[in-house]
Amino acid sequence: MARYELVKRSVALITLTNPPVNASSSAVRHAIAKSMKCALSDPEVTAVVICGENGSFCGGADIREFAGPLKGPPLVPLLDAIEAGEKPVVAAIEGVALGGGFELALVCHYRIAHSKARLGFPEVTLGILPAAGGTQRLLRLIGIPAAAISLKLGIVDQVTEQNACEVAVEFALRAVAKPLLSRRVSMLTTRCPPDLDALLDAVTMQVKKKAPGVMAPLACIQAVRAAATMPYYKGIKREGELMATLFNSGQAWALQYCFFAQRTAGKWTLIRSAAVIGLGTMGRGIAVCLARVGISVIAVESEKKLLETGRQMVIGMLERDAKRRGVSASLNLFKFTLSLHDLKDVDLVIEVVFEDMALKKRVFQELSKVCRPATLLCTNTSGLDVDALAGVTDRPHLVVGMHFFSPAHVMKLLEVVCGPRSSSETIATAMSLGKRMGKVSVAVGNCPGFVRNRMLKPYIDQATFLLEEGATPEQIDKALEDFGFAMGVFRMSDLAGLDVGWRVRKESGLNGSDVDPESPPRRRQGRRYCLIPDMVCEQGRFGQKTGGGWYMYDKRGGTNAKPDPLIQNLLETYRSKYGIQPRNISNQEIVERCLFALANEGFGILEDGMAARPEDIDVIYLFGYGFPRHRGGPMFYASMVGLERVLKRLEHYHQAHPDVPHLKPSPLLKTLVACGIPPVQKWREHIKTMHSHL
Ligand SMILES: CCCCCCCCCCCCC/C=C/C(=O)SCCNC(=O)CCNC(=O)[C@H](O)C(C)(C)COP(=O)(O)OP(=O)(O)OC[C@H]1O[C@@H](n2cnc3c(N)ncnc32)[C@H](O)[C@@H]1OP(=O)(O)O
Repeated sequence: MARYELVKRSVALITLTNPPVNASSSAVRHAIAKSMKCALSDPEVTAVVICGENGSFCGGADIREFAGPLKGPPLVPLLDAIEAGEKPVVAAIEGVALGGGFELALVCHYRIAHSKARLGFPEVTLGILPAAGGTQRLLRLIGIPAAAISLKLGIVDQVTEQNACEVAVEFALRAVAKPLLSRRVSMLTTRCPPDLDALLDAVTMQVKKKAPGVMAPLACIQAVRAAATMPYYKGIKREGELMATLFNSGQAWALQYCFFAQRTAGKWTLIRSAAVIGLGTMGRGIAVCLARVGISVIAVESEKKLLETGRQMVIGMLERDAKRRGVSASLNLFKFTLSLHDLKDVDLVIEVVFEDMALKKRVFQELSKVCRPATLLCTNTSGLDVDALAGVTDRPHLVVGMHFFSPAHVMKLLEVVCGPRSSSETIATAMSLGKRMGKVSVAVGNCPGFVRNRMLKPYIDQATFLLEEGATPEQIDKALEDFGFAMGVFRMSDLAGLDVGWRVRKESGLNGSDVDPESPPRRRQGRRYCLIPDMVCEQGRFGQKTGGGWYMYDKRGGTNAKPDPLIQNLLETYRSKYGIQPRNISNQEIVERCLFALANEGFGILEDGMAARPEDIDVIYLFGYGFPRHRGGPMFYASMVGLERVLKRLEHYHQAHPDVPHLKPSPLLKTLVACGIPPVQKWREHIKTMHSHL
């Protein structure tokens, strides 16, 4: 876990060897302690260099070990001992020095970094804080204003383009004669601005606004205050106390779970190239995603005017994107055409035409004829049957869904929809392409709405039922925003646009002329149905883009949502028309009904084999709907609440609303409760139906 060798006859070189990122697991800490003891006691050794194998210094504490009992030498005394040692220690930093890895570098007396090295404290993203002296030492090294502005200032002693380890060894030889006292960062005094309190208060306000309810950043600010106002030995104690609070919190578990879930969900390897049909909003975004990673794109439209508009918009997007990233726009990667025949040589096609099955089938039939036999055919449908499209081609095994979310060049989520006939290679290629485009790709089964949109339905349904029963859009949104969502369900719907859902409901016979005139009020297809969303749309209110939806906005495209008396009126008229006596609804009921219905559908999806594991569903909601990360995702949240409680509450709500099938607890939820409530990672073992590809 660490190699010890003597180089240049007097420098002890300690190389961390824990691939892939040399995380400081208990074994690594043990090996460092042993190596340091050797180096300090060997009279031949005059200096020490610490580096990491395979171009990575150290990715921090081994996060996997946080879940079990803490073993091995604790990090704080180990690091304190390195700093206190009487021989100069130089950190040779290549790749990453993150978290505990950065803390290790900070206790070294000198730091040599490669110009591409990345140093930092990502612990807040894991719900904890740099608790091996990181908050105390970094502040002493660079001072509080610098910490607030940039972590770069004064952290390293030399930046090199060469092999950092070789440079560090030479540096160490020169450092032997120099005094060490001033190199011990914990002995320095933190440089503080005179208005420390005002600065920290302002940062606290910002943090509370940006990440309401999230504990770790606030704890970091408290640790910074300690570094500024206390001597090191007290500051480190405070840092430890703050860590103890965070370490076992649900938020830390959730965030660490998200870290691994995100990596598990993306485990695919094949990589190929691609091209796009349809230059509407989605098509343009997808084309930009492809070109950004160096893939040449043939962009197809059906009419000259549409092609020209699409071309100009894509070029504008590429130029803005390139400017933002400080690179040159990859315009030469594009070819714009009206003819599908130009696609005969491409590796992969993504169809992004209007959401109409007959039209899509025609396109897929045509593609079958013009593309070479090995070309993959992908559809960006947001809910149509991928297998029905595969069925009209000469290569159903090469057909797969690539469901991007709007705006496609911004949203991180990609659902890769596996039809029953999609081959593993096809799925792997789509997954790999997603990863290459920087997406978080999740393989899902071919069912209406796939995973994200299928789960969204019961969530939105509950919100609208709550409106019928007496709540207002702003009350429901506030409860969900207090829970942690950046936007409640109604503000989010206004942003996304209300017309698409309205059209889908019409097409499925839920409203409009296809509705059976004999059907009882507020019931459709044998279950409860809320008419309010249709009534809002009938008034031409489609959300932000029309200047009004569930809220009113100052103008078309405005984002400042204000409660609208017109909606209040509509609700009151509706309730009185259908004889509904409005009642006071608690925030607890709002959160439970919306989120337990969401998770319940997630259990249904797992049971149907439409997602491989609960982690996949959680990742879809983290990246595709802004589910608050510190809650871990809907499935993890359900496990944190306790499956038994979720089951009881769903039973309670289903009893009160027997005409809402989404509130009926899913059999999988019942099974998990009956078999002793295993942790999320083990749910998969209790699922009977597994999609062959997932
Ligand atoms: C009463 C209670 C008392 C409480 C007291 C508790 C005290 C105990 C703690 C003591 C103080 C500790 C303080 C220090 C804390 C930390 O250091 S926390 C960790 C901080 N580091 C990070 O957050 C870095 C996380 N990693 C990354 O950001 C990226 O992985 C990367 C390093 C930038 C590399 O990215 P990339 O090349 O894209 O590869 P990935 O796919 O992301 O990762 C590759 C595999 O490596 C695994 N991995 C990465 N980092 C870690 C890690 N730190 N620990 C464990 N595993 C890690 C990752 O999962 C991948 O694995 P596979 O999926 O299996 O391939």
